[in-house]
Amino acid sequence: MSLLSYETSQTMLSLLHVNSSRSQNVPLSASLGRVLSEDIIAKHNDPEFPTASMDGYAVMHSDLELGKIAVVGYNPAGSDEQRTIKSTECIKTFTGSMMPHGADTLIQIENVTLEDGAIIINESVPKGSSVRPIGEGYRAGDVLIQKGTKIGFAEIGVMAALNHVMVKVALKPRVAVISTGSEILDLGEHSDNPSQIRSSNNYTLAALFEQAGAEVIQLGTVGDDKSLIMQTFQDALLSADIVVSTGGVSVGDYDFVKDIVPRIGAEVLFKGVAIKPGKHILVAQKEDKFILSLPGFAYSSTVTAILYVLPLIAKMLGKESAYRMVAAKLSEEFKKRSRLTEFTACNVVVEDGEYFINFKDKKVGSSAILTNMLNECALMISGEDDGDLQEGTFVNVILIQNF
Ligand SMILES: Nc1nc2c(c(=O)[nH]1)N[C@H]1C(S)=C(S)[C@@H](COP(=O)(O)OP(=O)(O)OC[C@H]3O[C@@H](n4cnc5c(N)ncnc54)[C@H](O)[C@@H]3O)O[C@H]1N2
Ligand code: MOO
Repeated sequence: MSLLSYETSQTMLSLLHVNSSRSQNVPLSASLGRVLSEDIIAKHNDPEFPTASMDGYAVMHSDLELGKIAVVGYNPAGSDEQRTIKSTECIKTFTGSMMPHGADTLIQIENVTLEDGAIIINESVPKGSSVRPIGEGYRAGDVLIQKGTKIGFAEIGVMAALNHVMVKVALKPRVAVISTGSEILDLGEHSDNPSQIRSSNNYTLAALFEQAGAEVIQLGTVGDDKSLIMQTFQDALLSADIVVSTGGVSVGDYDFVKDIVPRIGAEVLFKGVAIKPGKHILVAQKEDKFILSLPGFAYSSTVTAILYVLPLIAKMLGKESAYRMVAAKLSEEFKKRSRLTEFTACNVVVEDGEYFINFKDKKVGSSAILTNMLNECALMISGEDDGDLQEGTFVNVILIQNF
């Protein structure tokens, strides 16, 4: 089996034409976790007028040295104060109120004593104190949130402040997930044979894809039955943009998936990449839909889903990248196990802004060990040409806690 290099496979993936222009309008309150399809641009300054940021008295700063200033009005938040204060006058003004015309400073209540309709200045404040200047937060025309951003709580708040009742977001790519294998049991299914194992792949992948912004079509488990697998793939292609299967891509007598994919009219773009785990991965295309058949092992299918499915989802959503990759320093020696590009589960620690990785409590073994991905896990990449790596070596690491 001739294997494509990891780099070539990623280049091929990045060159695939993917429809990234499908969008819909949703209410702001339903937009959490969706991906913006438009830039969010400030339509006004924040604030639009100088605004008090404390409760106190709006004054001309030069009057503070007088020691006593007459209170000529009352300006609660939300009122449209029209008066212009003159020297020797102040207006009681509250947090969030527009500053009255003529005033340049707010002296807070704690700094004065009220006496016979005037304030006595006990402690002065600098000019401009407790006044939010025009455009303190942003200026009209500023791009506040970029297209392709995943919407979180801060984005929701900023868009609410801009009165975005509806938000234009990318349509969620539809990803069908199928687990194949006669030995696997779906959740809750009765086990009558000790060789059966519980299917985790379809649940891991569904969660991963949902976290990445996709709508998942969960198709459960299918036994090693050629016609059933074929029918399931064909049905999945009717509604999904991406069909992801696990199992059945290796060289065993019951590994049917790799033979079925070309038979349903899909073009195999590549099969076999020099990576560990995941070397049997198959990527195919049928018209504008994609099929990714991943190896059955739990760790292999999860890693290959991150490396090959997430970039397609990200592209369909109009996101710039699928995941964050950072340079990190090895806190301990790393033993390279193969001549392939390896993706090794590691712990990531941030110290003084620098990333460090170690392998504490990570088990070395087959590609079945999904528990290695628990906790603050990241994926360390060691290249085809790398040998053992010494402590202190810089390596690339894919951060996988948040997609
Ligand atoms: N003679 C060779 N044997 C194998 C090779 C090889 O090159 N020559 N490659 C090995 C590698 S590497 C991998 S990876 C696996 C890939 O095999 P398949 O993709 O065909 O997967 P299966 O054989 O169906 O399953 C492998 C393993 O994973 C378990 N599994 C399957 N589905 C699930 C699921 N939904 N949830 C959890 N675990 C699952 C399955 O029980 C097997 O233990 O092939 C090696 N063999
Ligand atoms: O290539 Mo397999 O995915 O190592 O276990």
